[in-house]
Amino acid sequence: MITMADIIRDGHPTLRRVAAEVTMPPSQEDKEILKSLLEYVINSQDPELAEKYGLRGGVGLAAPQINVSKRMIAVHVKDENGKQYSYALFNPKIISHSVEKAYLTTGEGCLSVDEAIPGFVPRYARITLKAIDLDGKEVKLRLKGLPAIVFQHEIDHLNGVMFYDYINENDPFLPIENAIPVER
Ligand SMILES: CC(C)(C)[C@H](NC(=O)Nc1cc(F)cc(F)c1)C(=O)N(CC(=O)NO)CC1CCCC1
Ligand SMILES: [Zn+2]
Repeated sequence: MITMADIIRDGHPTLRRVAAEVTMPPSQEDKEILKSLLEYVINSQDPELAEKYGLRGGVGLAAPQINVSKRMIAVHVKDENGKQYSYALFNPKIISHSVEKAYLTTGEGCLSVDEAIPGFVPRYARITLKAIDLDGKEVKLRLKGLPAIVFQHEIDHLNGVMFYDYINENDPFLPIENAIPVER
C-alpha cells in the first residue's frame, strides 16, 4: 500500500515533468499502480487507517506524486450534495469546459507540498472529461463544484503544473473575475 513515504515532495523533478500516456490496453502493472492510487485516497479518509499508517487525508492523487510519470489519477470525494465520486482513470483529458471559473474559498493545498501556500486558485467551474477506467472502458464525466476542482488539480499534476503556479503573487486573495466561490 502507498504511504506518505512513497509520495514525492515539491522540488522533486518528476512533479514538473509531463507524464506519458499509458499504452492501452493497460498492463497488469499499470492497473496495480492505478488501483494503489485509489486505495491510498480511500485509506487516507479512514480515521483508523490514517492514524495507524500516518496518512494525510486526501481527496485525489496522481501517479507522478509516487514518482511514476504516467497519466493516471485517482479521485475519491463527495460533492456538496453528498454524492460520492470515486474514480481511478487512465489518460484523463478535459475535452470541454465552461468559460466561468470557480475557486476553493479556502485556497488549495497538495499532498506533495508540506507547507501551506495561501491564495485563490482559479479553476474552470464545469468540465467534461474523457478517460479510460480500470476495465479499459472509455468514461465521459461532466463535473462541477468540488469534484471538478479536484479532477483539474490532479490532471495538472500530469502536466507538471502545481496549484501555486496560479496564485497571484502580488495579491493572493485578489477576487477572481467571473468565478464562483466553492466552499469546503
Ligand atoms: C492536500 C489536501 C489538503 C490533503 C487536499 N485535501 C483537500 O483539499 N480536502 C478536502 C477539500 C474540500 F474542499 C473538502 C473536503 F472535504 C476535503 C488534497 O487531498 N488534495 C489532493 C492532492 O494534493 N492531489 O494531488 C489537494 C486538493 C486541493 C484542491 C483539489 C485537491
Ligand atoms: Zn496535488
